[in-house]
Amino acid sequence: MTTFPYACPREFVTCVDVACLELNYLHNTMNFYFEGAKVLDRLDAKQGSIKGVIATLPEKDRKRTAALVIETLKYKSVLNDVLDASKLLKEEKKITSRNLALVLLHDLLLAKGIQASEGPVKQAILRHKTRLHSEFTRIKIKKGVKSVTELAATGDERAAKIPRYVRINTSCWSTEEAVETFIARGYSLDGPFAHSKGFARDEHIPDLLLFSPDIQLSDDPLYTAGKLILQDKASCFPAYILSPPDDDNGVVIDATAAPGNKTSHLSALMQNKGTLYAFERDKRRFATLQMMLAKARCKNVQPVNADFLTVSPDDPKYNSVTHILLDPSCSGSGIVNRLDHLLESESESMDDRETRLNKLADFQLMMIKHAMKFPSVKRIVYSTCSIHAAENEHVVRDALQSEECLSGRFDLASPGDVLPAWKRRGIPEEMNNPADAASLVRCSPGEDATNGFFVSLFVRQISTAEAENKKRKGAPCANGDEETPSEDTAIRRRNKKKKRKKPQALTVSS
Ligand SMILES: C[S@@+](CC[C@H](N)C(=O)[O-])C[C@H]1O[C@@H](n2cnc3c(N)ncnc32)[C@H](O)[C@@H]1O
Repeated sequence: MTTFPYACPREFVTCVDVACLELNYLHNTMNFYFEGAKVLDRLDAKQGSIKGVIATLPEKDRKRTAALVIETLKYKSVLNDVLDASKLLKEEKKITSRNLALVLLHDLLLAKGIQASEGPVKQAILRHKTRLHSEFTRIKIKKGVKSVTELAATGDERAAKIPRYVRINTSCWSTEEAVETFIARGYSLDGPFAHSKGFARDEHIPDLLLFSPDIQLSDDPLYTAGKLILQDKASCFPAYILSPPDDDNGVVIDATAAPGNKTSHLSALMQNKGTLYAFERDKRRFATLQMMLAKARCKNVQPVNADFLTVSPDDPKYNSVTHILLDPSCSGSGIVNRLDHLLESESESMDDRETRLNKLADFQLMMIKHAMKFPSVKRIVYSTCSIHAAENEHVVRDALQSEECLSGRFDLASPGDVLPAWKRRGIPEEMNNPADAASLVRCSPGEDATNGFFVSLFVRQISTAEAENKKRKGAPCANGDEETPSEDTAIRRRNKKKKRKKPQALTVSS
């Protein structure tokens, strides 16, 4: 039997939803190399990120093609040198593109040989086998490298400092049981960086464990059984801060749910009781969500394949919702990427970036304002994995200027209600009222050993009826002033005319 020659990189396993990745080895077929070359062509044409392009591949081939592409990219520089020195592309017309040559060369020189039956393309490469090997050896000697791995592109330094975070799925077992199980396997509570079997409990999130960044859990039976969820620490903040009810009558919405890590976290915090509506508008991602929820044994979740913005807050099904989690699409600029250093940096003009971020911000604000329309909602968490103030502080600032907040119905929660033990807060200069920044949570990639992240919590102050009443009483006087605006509201109204600032390059403050 042919053995599977690649280990699928951990980072890919984490980010594309992985539980559904099943190994399906395409025996002896050149198609595999054509597929790999096609992915490289799309990356060269800047049609998406590595993860994004790979996620579009058919599920059955995805894992293996991902490994081939990533390994080829790691060694692209030296493979290109060998290719140029050997003049292979000039001599062999059957090898129709540079990227096809690169993936084949990768397997010939760095793996277990070309995994395809004899055919014209394979023969075209093998005809030059001796020359290709000697060019490769010559380049290694020239570069003075002792082992092949020294030729690999180096990774994102920040990624190496981030532990492998593992959330214990308390819908299946307790964190105490998980800790005991790992200790019985020879692990010790010495911290994630002490040695390969060191681990620790997280100081902020109760059911989160920290392991060595090198630990491989994607094939672990505990992971495949849904008892462990591989989830970055910062991504555990939203559900924890939302603090959903854990009784039989609780009704909660996760408005933007797929792939579903925060949904399963909410479900676990609700002790699998009450009802959690999980909306996802994208059909393909909805299928992933369903699979993840089944795997995580979430019994209280009702997944809905619909756009949250089309859901009527007055629908009797949803009018008793008290907690809403909003983790909408964002630029993803906070994700510490273990792969994208393999691609040359993308060039986007400042104007294009500003337009893109402003579009996202408009949509994010719309989601918050829609959530605030649900009549019984008391707590709304808005989060992003972006580092840009345009999607974070500015969206919150604009939400505070909306009718829903100006009427006194909603305000930011006080800092003590938003993970008070976490030191890094919002950026005061990006808020109309700088004091509001203390209510916002930020995570800085590299500095906090997490991805870049942002969390805010809006809490209801008064009911819609009370707000209407207040509005009637505080109707504008003839001179246009209002009778009794609260001090806070006055500050916000004074600042209302402030224009949206241009997005900054990197707005993470310490
Ligand atoms: C950042 S991801 C959510 C990640 C998820 N919370 C998790 O932790 O696994 C945003 C998701 O929201 C979905 N989405 C965006 N806008 C939506 C809308 N208006 N209604 C429902 N889903 C939406 C996107 O398709 C995407 O799957």
